[in-house]
Amino acid sequence: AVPAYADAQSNTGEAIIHADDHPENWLSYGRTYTEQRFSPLEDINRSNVGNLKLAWFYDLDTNRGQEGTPLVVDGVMYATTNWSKMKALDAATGKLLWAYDPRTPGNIADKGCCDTVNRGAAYWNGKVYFGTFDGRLIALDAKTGKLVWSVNTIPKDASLGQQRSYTVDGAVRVAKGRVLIGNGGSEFGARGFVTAYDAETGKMDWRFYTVPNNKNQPDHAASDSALMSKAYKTWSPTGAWTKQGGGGTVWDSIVYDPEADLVYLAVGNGSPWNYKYRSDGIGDNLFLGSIVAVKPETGEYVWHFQETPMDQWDYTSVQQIMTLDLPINGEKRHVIVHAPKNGFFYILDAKTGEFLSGNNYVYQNWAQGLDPKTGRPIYNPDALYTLNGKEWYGIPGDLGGHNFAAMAYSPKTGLVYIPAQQVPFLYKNQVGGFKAHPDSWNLGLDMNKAGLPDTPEARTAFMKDLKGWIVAWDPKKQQAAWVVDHKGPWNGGLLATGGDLLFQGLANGEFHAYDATNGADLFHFDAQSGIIAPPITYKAKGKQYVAVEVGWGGIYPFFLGGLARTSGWTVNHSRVVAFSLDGNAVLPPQNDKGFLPVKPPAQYDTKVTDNGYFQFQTYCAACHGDNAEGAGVLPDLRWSGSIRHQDAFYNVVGRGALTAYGMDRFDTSMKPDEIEAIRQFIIKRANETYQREVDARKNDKGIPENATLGITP
Ligand SMILES: O=C(O)c1cc(C(=O)O)c2c(n1)C(=O)C(=O)c1cc(C(=O)O)[nH]c1-2
Ligand SMILES: [Ca+2]
Repeated sequence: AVPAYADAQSNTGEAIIHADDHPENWLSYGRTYTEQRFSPLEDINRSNVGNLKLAWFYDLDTNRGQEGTPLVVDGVMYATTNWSKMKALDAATGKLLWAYDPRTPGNIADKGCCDTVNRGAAYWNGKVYFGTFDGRLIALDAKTGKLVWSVNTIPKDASLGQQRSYTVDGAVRVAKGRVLIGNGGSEFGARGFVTAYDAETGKMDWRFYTVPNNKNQPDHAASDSALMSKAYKTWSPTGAWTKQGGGGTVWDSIVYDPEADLVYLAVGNGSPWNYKYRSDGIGDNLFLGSIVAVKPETGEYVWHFQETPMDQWDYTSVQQIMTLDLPINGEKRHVIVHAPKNGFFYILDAKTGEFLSGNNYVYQNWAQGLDPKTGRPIYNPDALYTLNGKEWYGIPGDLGGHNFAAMAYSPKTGLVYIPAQQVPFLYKNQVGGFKAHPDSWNLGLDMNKAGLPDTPEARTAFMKDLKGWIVAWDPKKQQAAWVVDHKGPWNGGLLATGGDLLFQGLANGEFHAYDATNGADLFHFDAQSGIIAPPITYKAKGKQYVAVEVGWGGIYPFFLGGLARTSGWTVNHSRVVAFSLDGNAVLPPQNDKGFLPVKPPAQYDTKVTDNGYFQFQTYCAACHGDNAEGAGVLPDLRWSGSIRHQDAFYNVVGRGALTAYGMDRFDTSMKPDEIEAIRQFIIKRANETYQREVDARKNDKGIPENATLGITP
């Protein structure tokens, strides 16, 4: 019999392949299967973009990070938001058509590293598909929003009791009638895998694990033979990976390439990060930090290319996989271009994975370069901190030279536009060997060192190293053509258009249009809240719109806390905004000043504050900010009423009074006196920083507009 998807492929699949025949739609995550994020629409162009106006806005009901790429199909926008919610909007007016809330439980927030974000949906044959933070894959009827099917994508045996943690926030993709979905969790303990489900029925089709089975046994999965014949021997048989899972989560990019007829899996970092503890300092640890190509129908392995062997820096290769046709040595080649966290720009042959060339697209200090034949990094020995036992101030750090924010390519300029950044990280081995904590990050690193001391010297030095910019990269020359500097890191993804424009939202809440040929700034709009999502463009009722999700969040403000204010202060007000040339909508004024400093209790117990700091950095900092300074998304605990009473604090942190809002309970991982030590530490930090936070607000706006908080002028 003809499988159901054969027909569907001739509808949606062909439509995605021939997206330029109907440029009014934005049918899949990267618009086309090439993930170039280039739209041929040109009604909005360099000559008129200065007149761009807000056409409509739609307020979201989740004030956390928004990372979604909305889809647009025949005048309907499908936007996924934080907490894995789906909104179907009239793309011309922003009017809500239907909404779907999968009711992701609040206590799951701390099972993932980086905010309860969602990067987007897939569309196929009248249905929309998206993943939920608690691991479900959901199919809805695109017209009505009614549930068609839902499956749990995390099998019980994957989590080994409490040892491992899985969450889903990446955009799902569809190819040849199969929905492809990965997951995250390598900061905790996870063994990465990708699963394909039948788009019509939700029946599981194939699964590919990205790192070996800890006993080198078959998983009865598509990955069995590649893992047993190629990957297992690149791991020590006794490292901590055998319990923690090894990592390799595919949490962002999964791309179908119709030209090569392959699916590329973009594989993440090691779990735990510490290579010495993870794999006894032995082997390359395949397929960590790799692109793996598999067959769409079966998941069968075809080729792999490893960008970061022996990963110990959280150098995921999950970043966006883009395919291009490039002339190389006078010959047209179908290639993958890739700018992973490790700071190098790779060009690979898409059909074979052959390394063609590579060069660093940001400053980096961990490698002397790439071997020109094999593409293997030539390590700086100092960077191998797990082997040499020394501290390592790594650039890029764990957030990478480029993270999830999408890049774009314009076939008109021949440039790849990368939202680049510099966020260093101090790597240091966990003292006394690997010790896993339940309900927390398990990196094998010294969490006391993962943060910054609150001294003007340390903050000033670190602040100088925080950078964010667009690099317009010429892939033919493997070098930068030009750059646009921003105030700091963690800006939104990019969109390139036929109007020779480049659109990007910034961490400081500004939405910009640049000239795609030279980076000249042609338009900006104050969206009032940090933007980290990538824009899209489409036509509705014959008119071109540019739209983007607004909402500050993700791991940078969560973990960096106070220092994430480098780009300026914004209060999270999450929305979808859409622009057109004749728009006349106006945002209401932003009156919210965020969490205001409240004079803290004067007394605290200095005997326990050191332990409080350690517990805070281990369990709390990843969401509430390094050294207990918030960055405007989640409550700034220094000013929280609950720190005033031991019981009130224990009710929240120990007993879970706020689980519905995303604050898990920690009485299974910490003892009451450890939780009390955290409270004492937060009171200490509130006292240390109260006056400078008050002083920083002594301005017209009453917001901490001075990004130099706590640093020497
Ligand atoms: O190793 C993983 O499993 C994993 C998962 C995720 C995620 O699911 O969002 C991120 C990361 N790692 C990561 O390293 C990272 O920098 C990151 C940033 C973000 C974000 O959305 O802000 N997620 C993730
Ligand atoms: Ca990671």
